Amino acid sequence: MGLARPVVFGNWKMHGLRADSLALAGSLVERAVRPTGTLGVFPPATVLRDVARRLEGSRILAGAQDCHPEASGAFTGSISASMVKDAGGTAVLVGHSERRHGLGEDDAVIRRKVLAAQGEGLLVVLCVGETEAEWQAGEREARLRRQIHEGLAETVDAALLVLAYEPVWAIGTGRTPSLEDIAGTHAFLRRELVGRLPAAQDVPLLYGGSVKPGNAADIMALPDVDGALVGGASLDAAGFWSIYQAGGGA
Ligand SMILES: O=C(CO)COP(=O)(O)O
Repeated sequence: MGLARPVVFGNWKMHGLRADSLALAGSLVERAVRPTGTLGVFPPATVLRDVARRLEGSRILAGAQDCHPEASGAFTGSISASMVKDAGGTAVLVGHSERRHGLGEDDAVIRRKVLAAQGEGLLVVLCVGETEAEWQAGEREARLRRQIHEGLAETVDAALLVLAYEPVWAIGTGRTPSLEDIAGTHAFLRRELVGRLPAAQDVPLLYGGSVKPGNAADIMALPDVDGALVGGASLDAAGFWSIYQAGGGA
């Protein structure tokens, strides 16, 4: 059984002190009385435990924005998958472009992170996406294929996987690919993913990059778009909730 659709996740990035984060989480709990889809938030690690507690009893999941591939050790500033779990997280984002490009993470380390997180039973949201230069050079598919094949070992558990397509140039820019383009890319991603992991037929495919209440319905109505990974617009409970509703969630 896969995750109920729509799957709408909010990546809070480096936003939110404790009070704001708890208020945002509380506001979502009030709205999501019995959600028909799957809702989740990915707060900063410093507030993950508090947010996870605030969400207890609701069906909104809490996850971390990253984890280290090793279980423990001398890795200053990092947190392991078991620490995410210990803090109450049940999911983790892996391979976000702000880590691939901002912090130099490559597909080899991402592959190890995916396995480490699933080894702790965490749901992995693997983020993939091309840069603007790659897109313009016609290299989008080659880039996405590499990210899928190198980022996902053959032993990955499809039941603990979500794939998020986030074109780097669409993140935080207000620009999105055309609807036709998103549909075509998601069909491609589904084929590649199933080619890599035959059990991935039901893995949710999320679109991310400048998803807002105004464009969410059209994007999530596309075939093979099972939900959204939302950045900036997830910091406002009403806006995030309306994105979820636009995807058919109640
Ligand atoms: O990076 C994103 C989610 O992970 C998308 O961010 P924005 O929704 O702010 O463009």
